[in-house]
Amino acid sequence: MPSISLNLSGLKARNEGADVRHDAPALPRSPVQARQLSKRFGANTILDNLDLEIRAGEFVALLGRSGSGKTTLLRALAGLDRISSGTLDVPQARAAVFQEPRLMPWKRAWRNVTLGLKIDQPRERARAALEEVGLAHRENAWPATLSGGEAQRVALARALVREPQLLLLDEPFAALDALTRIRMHQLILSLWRQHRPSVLLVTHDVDEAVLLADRVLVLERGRIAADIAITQQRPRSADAPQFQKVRAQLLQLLGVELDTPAVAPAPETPAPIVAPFNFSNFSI
Ligand SMILES: Nc1ncnc2c1ncn2[C@@H]1O[C@H](COP(=O)(O)OP(=O)(O)OP(=O)(O)O)[C@@H](O)[C@H]1O
Repeated sequence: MPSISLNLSGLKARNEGADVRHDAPALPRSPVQARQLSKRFGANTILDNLDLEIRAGEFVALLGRSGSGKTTLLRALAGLDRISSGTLDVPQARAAVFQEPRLMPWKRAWRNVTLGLKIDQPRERARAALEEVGLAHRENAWPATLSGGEAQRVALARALVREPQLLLLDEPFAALDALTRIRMHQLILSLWRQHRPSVLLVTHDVDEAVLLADRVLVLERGRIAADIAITQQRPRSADAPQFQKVRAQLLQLLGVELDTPAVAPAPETPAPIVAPFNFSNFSI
C-alpha cells in the first residue's frame, strides 16, 4: 500500500530531507502507524509519545475529554499540522470531514466536491459521489441553500471522490439534529462497507462510538489510555446488554460518575420529579 513515511523527529531530520519515502513493504502493513508521536504547542505537550495503529479497512473511534488532543491527533494524521517528534506512516490517499462542512459559498455543490482536484470528467465524478450520498439532485445548488445535513453530505462526497484509504472524521455529526444524525450514521456505515477505507472518527458521543466502530480508543494525557474492541454484531442495538456494558466502561474511563440512586425514596417523603438517567445519546 503506498504510504508516506514521515520521520519528523525535530528540525534536523526535516532539514536532511531524508524523512519522506514511499514504501513498498514486503509484508502487509497497517496503513496508519504512529510511533512515539509527540506534538507540542510551545511548552504544552498535547500528544506525548503516542503509539497508534489502524488496520486496513478498520473503523476506529476516538474519545477523550475536551482538550485531550483528539483534533490535534486527527490534524497530524491529515497532514494539516507537523508533528514535533516521532514517526508517522499514513496513506497518501486520505480525506477529512470536519464538524462544519467547510464549503466554498461561491461554488456550486458539485464544484465543491472536486475542488482542488485535477481529474478527468470532474462533473461526472462529482455527480457519482453526490449520488452516493443521496444528493445528485442538488449538484447545482449553492451551499447557502443546503440544509446542515445536506452540506455535510456534500463534504462527505468531497472526501469520497478522493477515494481515500484513510477517512478522518472530526465530529462530523455533532452539529446535526438527532434524526439527521441517525441517517448520517447509516450513510457512513454503508459507505464504509462499500469502499472500506480505514476510518478514524473523533467524537464526544460515547453511543456514536460504540454504535459505529470496530474499536474505540480513549485519549488521555497525550496517549491512548484504552483500546476497546467492539465485538457486537452490526446493526447494533443500544439496548443490548453488551452495548450497555461497553458504554458504562467507556463512561467510567472518561471519568463520568453515574449517579443513580440505589434505594427508592420512602413513600412518605415527597419524591422529587427527576427523569431517570438516560444513557442514550449520552455525550461528554
Ligand atoms: N494551534 C494551537 N496552538 C496552541 N495550542 C493549541 C493549538 N491547537 C490546539 N491547542 C491546544 O491543544 C489542546 C488539545 O486541543 P484539541 O483541539 O486537540 O483537543 P480536543 O480533544 O479535540 O478537544 P475538544 O474535544 O474540546 O474538541 C488544547 O489545550 C488546545 O488549546
